Amino acid sequence: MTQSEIRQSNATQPEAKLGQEPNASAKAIDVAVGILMRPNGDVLLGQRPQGKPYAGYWEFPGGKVEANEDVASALRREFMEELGVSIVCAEAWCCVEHVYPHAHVRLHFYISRHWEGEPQSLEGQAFAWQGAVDVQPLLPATIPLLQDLDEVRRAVQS
Ligand SMILES: Nc1nc2c([nH]c(=O)n2[C@@H]2O[C@H](COP(=O)(O)OP(=O)(O)OP(=O)(O)O)[C@@H](O)[C@H]2O)c(=O)[nH]1
Repeated sequence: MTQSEIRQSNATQPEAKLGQEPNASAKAIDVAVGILMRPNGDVLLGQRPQGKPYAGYWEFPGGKVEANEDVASALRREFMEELGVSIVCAEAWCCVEHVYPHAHVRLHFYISRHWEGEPQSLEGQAFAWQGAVDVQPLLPATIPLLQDLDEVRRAVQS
C-alpha cells in the first residue's frame, strides 16, 4: 500500500476526544487500526492476547506506529504480522484519542475492503467476523465508534 492508495473517505469525522480529557503533558502514542470489511458489511475483530494491557478485550487489529514509520506502513506491517493479510488499499476513516491508565493513544482507524490472504491467527489470538458487533468486552475507546460503523456497513450493503 502506498500513500496514494490511502484515500480520505466521506465518512471521515473530525477528531473526537473520548474518555477522560487527554493530559496535555502526556505524549500521545500513534496506533494504526484496520477494519477489514467484507462486501456484506461484516468486519473482523481480534481478541487481545495475554500479557498485554486489556488482555481478553476485543479490538480491531492493529498496533503502535514505530519510530520512522508512517501510519499506512504500520497498518500494513501489523496486518501481515498478526493475520498474514496484505492490505491492498484502505481509506482513512476517523481518528480518536483516549487516555488509558497505561497510555494516551491516538487511534488512526482505516477501513479496507480490498486485501489479499485469509486472516490467520499468527499470534494465537481469537478473531471473529461480525455483522452488528456483539463480542464483549470491547476496548473502551472503540465502543463509541460502533454506531457510526453500522452506518458505513449499511451503506455498503445497499
Ligand atoms: N489495535 C487496536 N488498538 C486499540 C483499539 N482501541 C484501543 O483503544 N486501542 C489501544 O491502542 C493501543 C494499541 O497498542 P498495542 O499494545 O496493541 O500495540 P502493539 O500490537 O504494537 O503492541 P506491542 O507494543 O506489544 O508490540 C492499546 O493501548 C489499545 O488499548 C482497537 O480497536 N484496535
